[in-house]
Amino acid sequence: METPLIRLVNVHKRFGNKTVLRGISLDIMEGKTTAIIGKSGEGKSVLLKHIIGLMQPNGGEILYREKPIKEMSREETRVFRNKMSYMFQGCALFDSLNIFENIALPLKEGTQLSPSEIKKMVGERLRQLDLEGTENQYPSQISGGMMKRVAMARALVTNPELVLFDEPTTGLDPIRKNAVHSMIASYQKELGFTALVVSHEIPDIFHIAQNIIMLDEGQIVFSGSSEEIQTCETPVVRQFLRGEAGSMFID
Ligand SMILES: Nc1ncnc2c1ncn2[C@@H]1O[C@H](COP(=O)(O)OP(=O)(O)OP(=O)(O)O)[C@@H](O)[C@H]1O
Repeated sequence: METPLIRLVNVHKRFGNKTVLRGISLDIMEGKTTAIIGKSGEGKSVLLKHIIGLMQPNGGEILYREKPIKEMSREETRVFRNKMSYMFQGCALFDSLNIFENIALPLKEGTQLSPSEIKKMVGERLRQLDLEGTENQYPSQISGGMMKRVAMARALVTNPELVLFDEPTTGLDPIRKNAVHSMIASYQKELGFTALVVSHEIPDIFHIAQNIIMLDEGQIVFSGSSEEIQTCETPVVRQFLRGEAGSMFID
């Protein structure tokens, strides 16, 4: 049987009196794109932050290739973190760094590569994402769509095993949204990473994700394929899909 890359087992998270995750168990399968959907404030970003290691659960555990991450040595944690990258909402580019420097940052900070090796790897991503010629520009000088591509180049420059995308299309027009989805799908295929995408783009996200997980009130109310969710009869799922996608998707 296939082993999941990441497994969450009965994960609970509270902030003060507020419980945000109530026993989340899920498997993230290698080489696939998994989408996490659900209403605002249901804990999707909190879930991503647990996988990255920015947050610790109050109960349950998170495993990487069946090894609990809380049992990892400092060196194992470092290696694990270097296999992951993320693209946050709003890109989070550094305004004081030019495009080349923004993309090179994870290589400079997380590896011992020489400047010439870094230049080669950044150059490859610049070419793949159609950003050649922008190296010396600053984030304030490029368009929103380009910024997303720079953020994507930065997320992919380390050849990560797992890439987490937190609402990667927020604030984009429909054409650029499609472009970002196509980029995720085509690079996922080409580079073979595992993708985890938090998204409100219903139904578009169903075209690029093989697995869908829906959170509601801190619990998983749906886990299955993008085909299965479209015929799911669970009322909370149908209501959500109808609300997000309107008449163009359901009924
Ligand atoms: N560091 C924190 N301290 C206290 N509460 C937090 C913290 N981080 C998140 N929360 C709370 O956890 C809940 C879930 O937040 P989260 O950002 O995961 O929602 P989300 O599902 O990603 O929403 P959206 O779709 O709007 O991005 C919210 O009520 C939020 O206020």
